[in-house]
Amino acid sequence: MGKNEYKAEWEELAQVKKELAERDWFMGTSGNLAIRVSSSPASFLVTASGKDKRKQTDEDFLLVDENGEAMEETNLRPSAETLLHSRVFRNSQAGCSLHVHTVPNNVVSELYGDRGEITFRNQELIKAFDKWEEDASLIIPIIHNHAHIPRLTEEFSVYATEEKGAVLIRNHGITVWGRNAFEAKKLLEACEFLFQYHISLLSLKNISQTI
Ligand SMILES: CSCCC(=O)C(=O)COP(=O)(O)O
Ligand SMILES: [Zn+2]
Repeated sequence: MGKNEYKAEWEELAQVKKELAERDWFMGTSGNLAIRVSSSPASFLVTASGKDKRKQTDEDFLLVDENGEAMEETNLRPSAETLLHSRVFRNSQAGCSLHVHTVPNNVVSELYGDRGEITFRNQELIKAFDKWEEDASLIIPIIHNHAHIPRLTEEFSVYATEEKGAVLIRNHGITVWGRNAFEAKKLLEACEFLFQYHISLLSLKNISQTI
């Protein structure tokens, strides 16, 4: 497959990468992004490993197959966490999968890590996940940060069954996916809003208890 055949997907992912970089969500070369190019068998573009994702270059992404193996001759290495994206594309119809490390997502993952999940309710932004009922809740699972990526992928894949979703990896980051790039970015932004709000509220409550 030539570069021209996935130009549209490349440009779409490059735009998402640029916008997430503007939010400063790629600290210390962290984070990786993927967008589907084909279905059955799945292939997708994924960020090259170890790069500063705030920079935009012609070598930002490479095409990989559903096992995360490069499909073209390249010196680039696929993201170390490619298998997670691969599982999203194999298990569901999702079109885009995004992974970022932020201070709020790490703090929430540590605060609720022992419970294995965090629940949000009475929050307008859970509607981003199609939670429209007044008493609806959004549960985001939190998994252990296994250093062994196949093991991490196994634990992660239990939750990667629907075409959209989010999983926190404890003291590591979050992976969010959706039907397309627009939806995946929307869901990621909604999660980060909920995390920031939650931490701010907890901090203010703690301060107000001391005065
Ligand atoms: C310095 S970040 C550690 C690796 C990681 O968690 C990450 O998200 C970036 O890894 P990649 O191989 O995709 O660059
Ligand atoms: Zn990571």
